[in-house]
Amino acid sequence: MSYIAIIPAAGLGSRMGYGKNKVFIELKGKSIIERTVGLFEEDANCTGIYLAVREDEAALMEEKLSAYPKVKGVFAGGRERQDSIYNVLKEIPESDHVFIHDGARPFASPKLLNEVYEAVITHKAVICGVKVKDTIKRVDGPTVAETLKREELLITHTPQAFDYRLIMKAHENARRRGLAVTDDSSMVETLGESVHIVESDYNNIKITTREDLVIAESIIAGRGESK
Ligand SMILES: Nc1ccn([C@@H]2O[C@H](COP(=O)(O)OP(=O)(O)OP(=O)(O)O)[C@@H](O)[C@H]2O)c(=O)n1
Ligand SMILES: O=P(O)(O)OC[C@@H](O)[C@@H](O)[C@@H](O)CO
Repeated sequence: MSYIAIIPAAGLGSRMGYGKNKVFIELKGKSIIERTVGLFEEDANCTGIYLAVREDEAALMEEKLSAYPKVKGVFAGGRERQDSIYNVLKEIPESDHVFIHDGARPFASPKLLNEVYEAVITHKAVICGVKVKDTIKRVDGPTVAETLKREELLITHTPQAFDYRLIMKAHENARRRGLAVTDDSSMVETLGESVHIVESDYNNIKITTREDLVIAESIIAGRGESK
């Protein structure tokens, strides 16, 4: 048993305001995308890594990732994250399990990858996430519509892992129905399938805005990483 990893890295990084794709930002001498790919390169259960990239960045990406032998394919991304993942899904060899992990999430721990992998062997769809620390309210413009029950909420992270056929079916169904979603599990939920939850950790951030870079530097410093 093993899995294939799909890494969407074809975003614009517009919320980062870096002027180019944020996955190329270097953190202590190593780009975000190299750090993310490195997680799967090191995971013995992962047999291949496939990325979605922006067409104009394909050459740069291939050069950056030349030191990672598990990278087996780099495909053109699409308009939305969901399209990028579908573009890769339809190109990869059929396998038992697929992990989908944001290119911009470089701190997923080996323990988390292992727990998600163990879970996907018995459950066909697995996500990970952490408990909400703040009180979350649903709003209607400038007015509170409802205060949600915190114990029923989960901050969702990646990796999300799936039975290959199930995630393919979920993406195809979403495309047919014109569903636009921000994570892959939502498409599986639409099929009425149950989705298992594994606990993630608060270091597994998605680097989205400038302040996330400060957090990222501090996570790296806390690990005492040598260059
Ligand atoms: N069309 C897209 C959009 C996003 N992504 C990838 O999906 C991951 C999560 O998306 P997000 O953090 O939103 O990245 P961006 O879309 O780059 O950021 P923004 O929304 O601020 O432009 C990132 O690794 C990003 O590269 C992708 O492959 N294809
Ligand atoms: O910020 P975006 O909506 O582009 O992407 C969000 C997704 O990456 C996100 O939903 C998963 O990482 C799970 O949280």
